[in-house]
Amino acid sequence: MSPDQPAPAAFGEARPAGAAMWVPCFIFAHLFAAFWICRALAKLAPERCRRLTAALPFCRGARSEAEPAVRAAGDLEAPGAARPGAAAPLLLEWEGVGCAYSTPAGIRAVLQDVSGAARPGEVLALMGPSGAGKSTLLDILAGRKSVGRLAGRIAVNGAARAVGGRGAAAAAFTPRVSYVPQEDTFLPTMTVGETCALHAVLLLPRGTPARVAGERVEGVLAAMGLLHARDTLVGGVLPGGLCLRGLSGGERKRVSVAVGTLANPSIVFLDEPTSGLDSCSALSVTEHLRGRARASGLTVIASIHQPRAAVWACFDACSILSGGLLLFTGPCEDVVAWFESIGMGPWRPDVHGTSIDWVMDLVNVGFSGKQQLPAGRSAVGAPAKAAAAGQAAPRLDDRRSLSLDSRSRGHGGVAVGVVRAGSCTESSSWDLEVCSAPSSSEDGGGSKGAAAARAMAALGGCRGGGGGGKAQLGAGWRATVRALQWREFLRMVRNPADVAGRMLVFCWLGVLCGLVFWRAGDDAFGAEGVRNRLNVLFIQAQQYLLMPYVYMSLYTADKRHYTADISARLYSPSPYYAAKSLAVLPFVVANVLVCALVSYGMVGLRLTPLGVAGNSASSILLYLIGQQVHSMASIVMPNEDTSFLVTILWSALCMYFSNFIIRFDDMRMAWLSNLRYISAVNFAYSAYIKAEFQGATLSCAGGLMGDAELAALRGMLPATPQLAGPAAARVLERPGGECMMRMDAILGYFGVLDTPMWVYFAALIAYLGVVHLGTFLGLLLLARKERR
Ligand SMILES: Nc1ncnc2c1ncn2[C@@H]1O[C@H](COP(=O)(O)OP(=O)(O)OP(=O)(O)O)[C@@H](O)[C@H]1O
Repeated sequence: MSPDQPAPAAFGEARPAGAAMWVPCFIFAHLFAAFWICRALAKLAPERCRRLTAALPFCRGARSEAEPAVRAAGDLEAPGAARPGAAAPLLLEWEGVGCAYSTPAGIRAVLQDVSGAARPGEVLALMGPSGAGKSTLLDILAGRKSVGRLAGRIAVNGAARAVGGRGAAAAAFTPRVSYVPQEDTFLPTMTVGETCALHAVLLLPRGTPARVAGERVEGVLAAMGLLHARDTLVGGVLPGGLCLRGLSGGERKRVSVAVGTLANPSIVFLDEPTSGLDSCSALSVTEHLRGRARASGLTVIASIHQPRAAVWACFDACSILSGGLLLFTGPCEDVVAWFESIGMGPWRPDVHGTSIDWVMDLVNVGFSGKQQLPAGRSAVGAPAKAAAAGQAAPRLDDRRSLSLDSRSRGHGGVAVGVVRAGSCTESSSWDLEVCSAPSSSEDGGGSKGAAAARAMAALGGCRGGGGGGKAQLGAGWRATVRALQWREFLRMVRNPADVAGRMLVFCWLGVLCGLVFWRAGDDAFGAEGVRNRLNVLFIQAQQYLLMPYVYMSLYTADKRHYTADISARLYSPSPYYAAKSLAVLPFVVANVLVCALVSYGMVGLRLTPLGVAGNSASSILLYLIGQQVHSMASIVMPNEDTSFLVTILWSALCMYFSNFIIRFDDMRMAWLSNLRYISAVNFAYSAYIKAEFQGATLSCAGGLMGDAELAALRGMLPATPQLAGPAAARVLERPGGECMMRMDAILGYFGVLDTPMWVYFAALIAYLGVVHLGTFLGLLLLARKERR
């Protein structure tokens, strides 16, 4: 531009110096980040925080953080609310239970013809070498197994329950039991007290007063010797890789058991509750379980590897498995005699160690019942395939074998009634009978509601209701949403990289963009300024499209938590989804607004309410879409790698069909332009340029190009008559004092002039809705498919 050119007129409407609005946004972002870093430090490293920031009022100690979680339990308080009472005893029996998987090599049976029983007040051990099928059996008994081909019969207090854990009887059974997985999925950023308080909200009968819930939490923590750790963070590795110091392995396991027994279940299933524990912790856990069993009639079923003598003494009965076959089931004191009776003995304590060490050594080295059965005993009870493979289950003698028959008999104070076979059909491809989908027949016919009522009656009412109470289990929908929102909130704010780091990253991306395109909105830049404004808007769109990639590991971690919680029936998908979406929304809006406004102000884009609002709203919607697509991909796809593949493909399509790289009119293959409808960037970019250019004018009195640019253009397009003559020079260099260029021409060029702005917002909102729907359906599918 020549120095003698007049100063450019204002671009469109007024462009006051208020474009410096990026400064307060910048300051806000840093104060926001500092605040949350201090909050996180106050919890993660209270001592250090106290020393460093004693003067700051918001940097309180660790204790204060626990209060809201306890208050969440207060939401349950209601007049006449049910108090969690003693659990009604449950007798669980199973017969002929089997499980097989389809593998590339064919059908593989991992559990065959297993029978047994667990009585109220009894502690039962499921034992066997690795891969014996202990966890599989535990899952089937707990009603969590939905994958694989399942067979057999299960009875709860004499009433049949589907093996696959579906149907009315199973639905009534599930709330009465709890399952403690081998590996917990507690949030590292929550304290022990908060973790228990959250589970109390989710598990205790609806309407349980806060005081009672609090007492229950205190009770289980005291029972597990964890009162001292109430305000300690659970700890562990955060999704970003940050390692948070917290509980020891043993304490963590004890928290699992505390949570598992919190709601006073009738049966508690534990998958290897002692693995990873030192011998003292292992003993205290098993002693606690035995104490609970004796005191309240709790049935305990635990898979366990090789317990030491003191731990072994806590068990009343055991089932020993090997290669999916049952070797023994019965009282612990009979196990040695039985193995000796089949010629495996004698057991010599001085040589073999404890009785259970001897038995497990026998089993671990590859027990082959068929070869070692004494003469006169035959191997029965195992399918022909297993027998042919050289494995066989020895016959259980009459005393030990389970009799699920029509004779009612007293059994641990609970009447054992009739067991019906359920809806089983012969499988042509497998030699175990395979149970079909649940039907009312399993509950004796009749309507679903009646079946549920019968099932509940057989189970003696609700968990914690003392049998026959009418309290509904778990929190209501809204209370669940609030509790889960609180968990999400803690997850974010106690991870400085998550909340403060994100804010800073967004802010500095805005600054970077602003520095690169500094004052590009000034009219002084003429046509070049227009081009830069188009560029900055496109870059902005790409940025919001790509930013969610950094959170893929977070989405994958969320999926793991969700799968575990859904398996434990802690909540249903809808409150989880609502809580998750609502909890992150304020932070997302704040982050995107900071980024958008900082770059907006620094670049000097159009400073009108409509321009700012249009740009900000499009940015927020586009980011939410990008984030949701990533979340959906992580839920729907089997692993992180495939999630990346899908989202990269989506991002590429969004960019190519953004209407920026190539105009749809210019496409040689016109049909391809239909892909514009899957490009969220296309909608956002259209909204951006409309907000920036619609109705605006640009003064061209000083010329639209500098001499150098015009010369370059002439060089590139030598034969272009429009650039050759003095007229061109007049238009492009000295167009005249009154020259005003209407920016609507740009909208016309991109083909968005005639479409109202609201259409693009509606398209973005509809897009977001569709992706949300897809994510929710994915969560529903996940809840059905994976129960382990
Ligand atoms: N989805 C599956 N598909 C195919 N095989 C499976 C599947 N799930 C489990 N298995 C196999 O079933 C067998 C029993 O597994 P399970 O986890 O029940 O053993 P376990 O006795 O609990 O072992 P560990 O003590 O090591 O946990 C194993 O050989 C395992 O590989």
